Amino acid sequence: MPSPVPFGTRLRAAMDSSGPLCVGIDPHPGLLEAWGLPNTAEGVRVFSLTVVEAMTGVAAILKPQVALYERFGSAGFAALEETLQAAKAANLLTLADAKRGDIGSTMAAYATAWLDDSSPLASDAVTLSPYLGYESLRPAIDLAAATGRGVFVLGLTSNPEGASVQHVGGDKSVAKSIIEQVSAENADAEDLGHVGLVVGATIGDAPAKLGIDLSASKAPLLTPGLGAQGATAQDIATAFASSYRQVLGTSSRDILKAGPDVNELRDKARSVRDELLAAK
Ligand SMILES: O=C(O)c1cc(=O)[nH]c(=O)n1[C@@H]1O[C@H](COP(=O)(O)O)[C@@H](O)[C@H]1O
Repeated sequence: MPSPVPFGTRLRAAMDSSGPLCVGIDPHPGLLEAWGLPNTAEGVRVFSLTVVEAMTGVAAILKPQVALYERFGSAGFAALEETLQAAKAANLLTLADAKRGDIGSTMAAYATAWLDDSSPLASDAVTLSPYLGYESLRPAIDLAAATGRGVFVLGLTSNPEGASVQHVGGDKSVAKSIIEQVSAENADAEDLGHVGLVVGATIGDAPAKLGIDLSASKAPLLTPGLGAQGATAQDIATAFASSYRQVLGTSSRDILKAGPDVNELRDKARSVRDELLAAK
């Protein structure tokens, strides 16, 4: 069997053709209500398929928030499976925002669920939490490499509480150690590696204060916090000055509130994408 095209190569191609935007699919109860949809698995299904239709050619990748499907049990997971298939058919990459992390033997099962060709939930990438130790993520990192998929490891998260764990250690911080391990993982990549990092758009000068060099990581950088959590494209361009080519700006509620009209959703996403492209 020929080796699959690496995730970093596929993501760069999608960013070059559609722009550096990841649209989060977060079907919160309030958004479903605003869209005139019921707060049910069927409402979540219709919501998600509308986002897929609107984002074709505008977003590089879609990020369904697994928690918002999981709350409806098996019917919610069926809606998620259909969303992932629809995105694939529309040539959109998918990043399952599941934030998995466990001891290695369990991690292998999570890796199979989200990253194996045989799984109905297989996505192009999945978010991972490294707080059981970076190496505990090994089964997912390796399966992603073998299948041409990717992982995004939480580095510096967008929420204010994140610093109480991630900044601990000063110039030898927890976040710095995670980010250095990601850098080692991507060392052989020509451009983007298959191990991405989640670094919030709201982090300001934290990387400089903690002595972290994001550009050396070759990691695709997912930057939640844009829009609803208060950060702007210009904040991202300032905080990520030397690594801006790696940035995948991501926004959920701020874009989704433009629905349910497909054209209005698309126009909103296009304007966020164009702000990201214009910010330097
Ligand atoms: O991994 C994530 O995507 C993530 C990490 C992080 O540090 N902060 C963060 O907000 N997220 C997710 O990104 C999305 C942000 O949604 P909005 O605030 O509506 O744009 C949610 O699905 C969060 O779970």
